[in-house]
Amino acid sequence: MTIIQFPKTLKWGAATASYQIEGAAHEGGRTPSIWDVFAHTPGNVKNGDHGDDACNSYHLYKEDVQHLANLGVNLYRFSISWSRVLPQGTGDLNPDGVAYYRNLIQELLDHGIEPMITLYHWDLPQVLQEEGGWENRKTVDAFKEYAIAMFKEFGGQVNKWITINEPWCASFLSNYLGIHAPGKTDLQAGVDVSHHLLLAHGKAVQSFRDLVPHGEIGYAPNVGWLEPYTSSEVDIAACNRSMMWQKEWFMDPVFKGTYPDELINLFAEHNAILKIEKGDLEVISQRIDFMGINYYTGNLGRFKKDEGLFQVEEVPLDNRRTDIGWPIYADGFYKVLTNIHETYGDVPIYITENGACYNHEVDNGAVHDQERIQYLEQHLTSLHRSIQAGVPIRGYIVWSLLDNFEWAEGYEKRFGIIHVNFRTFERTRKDSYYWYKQTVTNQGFER
Ligand SMILES: CCOCCOc1ccc(-c2cn(C[C@@H]3NC[C@@H](O)[C@H]3O)nn2)cc1
Repeated sequence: MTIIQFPKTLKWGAATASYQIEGAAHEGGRTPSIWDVFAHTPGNVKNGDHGDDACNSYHLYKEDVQHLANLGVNLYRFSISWSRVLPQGTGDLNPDGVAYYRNLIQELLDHGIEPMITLYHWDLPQVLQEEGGWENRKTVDAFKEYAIAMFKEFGGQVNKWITINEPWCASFLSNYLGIHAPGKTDLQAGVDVSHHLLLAHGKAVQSFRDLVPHGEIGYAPNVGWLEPYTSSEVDIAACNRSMMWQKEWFMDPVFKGTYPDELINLFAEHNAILKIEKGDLEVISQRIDFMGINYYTGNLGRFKKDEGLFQVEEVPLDNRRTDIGWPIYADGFYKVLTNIHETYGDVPIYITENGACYNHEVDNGAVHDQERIQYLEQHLTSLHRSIQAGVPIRGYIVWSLLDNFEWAEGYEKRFGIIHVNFRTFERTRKDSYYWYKQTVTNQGFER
């Protein structure tokens, strides 16, 4: 038996996001977000699923907090629905929307759980999309107004804040690949949105310093790992180029105050021009207190001429995949974390998402998801290895507390350590919930 023992200081948490769990889409003054529109547009989401009811957490948040308290975690990472608190995107706050989050925060604090708020987890108010959305630089100012309002409302009770979740998904997956809302397939739009998201991040950090002086703020890029298929220069370059899209494109501006020239030029070759205004990069590279890292999967990659934007093709490592089809590559977790540490130095890191999709159903009041336990064991072992290698990991937050609306995949794809019946909203703790509880209690596990 091998014992994986984490430092006593490591924090443990679970994560969710507003559009994926709240439901009550038309209650309490909330107005539609781009995900309401995208999900209700036929063909965009599997099985025609949408977030109108989701996990009904808007009404069941006290039960969700009970599950968190029983789990023994220090942190609960959740996001605020921008269009629930600011139905017009800017201007007057919606008191019912603010009250919902104030009650949730108080419930967490009453149970000794620290809230970690994500300001933007993809659900842009539709009223702002109708003014151009993130392609319109004015949305940066709207986000700053929203962030300031939230800092003023909750900064006294909440210390840990994340500005933007997975900016690669919110820009390129959503505006170039067309897979997420608003579903555009325009590389220039993706480049514009990626810059405006980072600018919005920087403006929020600037405001945060005055309004929540003792708080901690960061953002949460998502990264994968592509291991070169051979040690040839072309394979190595192809993998680095592809990873640059999620890594350097979103980390160099924040930590170096520059965008990677290789991608600026590659986008320009495809007629997508990075448009920066004077002072933008100074705003974007404001000091942050931590970086969230979201990691799920990786693969082998090799150069393939004319294959997509980066001339790289993935070569299956082996046949082990989760139920969403993503390869299982725990070593990639270690590789990407040590690579980030070597490149960007000792910025503290919270793993703000890591988890697996397995679509088990309830069997006699239980959910036997041994595959998810194995995935967590493998990835926490890689995390432990990263900590031993000197990577400054502050916490691990599992995605997700609950099965929920997995974006274009709908409700079929289950990432929760708690099963949700989307007809009755009944929650059932999975075997992985009990395994995670034991791991949190022991600050480690045996395997
Ligand atoms: C290059 C072509 O690619 C085609 C599909 O491309 C992707 C990539 C990444 C994702 C993706 C989904 N998630 C999980 C969420 N993270 C935030 C939280 O809300 C979870 O629900 N992370 N990444 C989906 C699709």
